[in-house]
Amino acid sequence: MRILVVGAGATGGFFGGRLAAAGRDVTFLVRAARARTLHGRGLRITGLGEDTVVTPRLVLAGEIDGPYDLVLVSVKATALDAAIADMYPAVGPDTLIIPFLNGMRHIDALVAAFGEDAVLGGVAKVATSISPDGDIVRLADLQSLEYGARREPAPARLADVHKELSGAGFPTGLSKTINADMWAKWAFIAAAGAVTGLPRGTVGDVVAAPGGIDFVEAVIAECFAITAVAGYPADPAFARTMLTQAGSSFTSSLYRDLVDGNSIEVEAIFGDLVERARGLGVSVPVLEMTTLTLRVYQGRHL
Ligand SMILES: NC(=O)C1=CN([C@@H]2O[C@H](COP(=O)(O)OP(=O)(O)OC[C@H]3O[C@@H](n4cnc5c(N)ncnc54)[C@H](OP(=O)(O)O)[C@@H]3O)[C@@H](O)[C@H]2O)C=CC1
Ligand SMILES: CC(C)(CO)C(=O)C(=O)O
Repeated sequence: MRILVVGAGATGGFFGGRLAAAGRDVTFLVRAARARTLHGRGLRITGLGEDTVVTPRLVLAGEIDGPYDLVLVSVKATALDAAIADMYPAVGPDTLIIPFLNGMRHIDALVAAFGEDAVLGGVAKVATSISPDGDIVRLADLQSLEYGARREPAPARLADVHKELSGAGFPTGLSKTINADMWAKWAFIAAAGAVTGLPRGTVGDVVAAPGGIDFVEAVIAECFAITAVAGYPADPAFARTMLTQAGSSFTSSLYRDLVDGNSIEVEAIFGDLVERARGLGVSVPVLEMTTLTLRVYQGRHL
């Protein structure tokens, strides 16, 4: 099965690297600067005692030689439109697409470009970042990929995709509830992003501050109220455990991007959530404030 990974960053490099190391037929669609780094150092996964290096097969936009069987989309939301244009020749009538992006809005963009049947749902559970050298660094012992049809009937070739992705060094799951899984992750990511991103601290810092726990509870209540009213009720227990632990050093990737001065996915994670809340009549004052604050940051850092 020919697999194209669009983007060889923190998530695409990690899962694509695992698949390539396990002998799958993987090609990465990259841009010129990333290609230079990967040609020079190889694709390297480090952290938590690991040091895996693979020599990746790379392709640049304009060099794609025809459709792939499976396309894994691992760019940030802000880069999605350009990536869709670049990956266009890789998608044929039988291609399936699994996106790793957080949020839900990317689904609409992919469906508009490639059609309902091509686009599966996907949830990437991993905590990785890119080091200054360009290596993929694991930050936590988290590595799993879930995917599934967003509507019935599921494409027949999904079973082959599941077989191809499984047994490559990370747990996989063929989900029958992928829309709900994606919404649940969105609620968690937004809550984690707001809890650590608005006060700019670790969970431990936030809950130690007077009013901190009340703030966390308000964020969780708003995020999970939206998913429930949208038709995908999710259990906030995990979010509560992760985001209220005294002394916890947990932060979200959004927080890490903020403190590093990087671009953030404010519209995909927060803008879209607040817009949906308004449409559904759910009051989310803390998320509104978070969105405004992060939009000001993003406006300054673009
Ligand atoms: N990091 C994490 O732990 C997790 C992230 N996610 C989600 O996954 C998504 C991807 O995030 P992440 O992997 O961290 O992001 P990264 O920024 O680390 O990686 C994205 C990669 O996409 C590349 N890229 C962008 N546009 C194109 C293009 N047109 N063609 C080829 N390559 C392109 C970038 O390359 P270049 O070097 O050229 O800019 C970059 O290497 C986000 O939505 C994020 O929220 C989900 C779970 C965990
Ligand atoms: C919470 C985590 C690490 C889970 O995948 C994540 O996706 C993020 O922080 O953006």
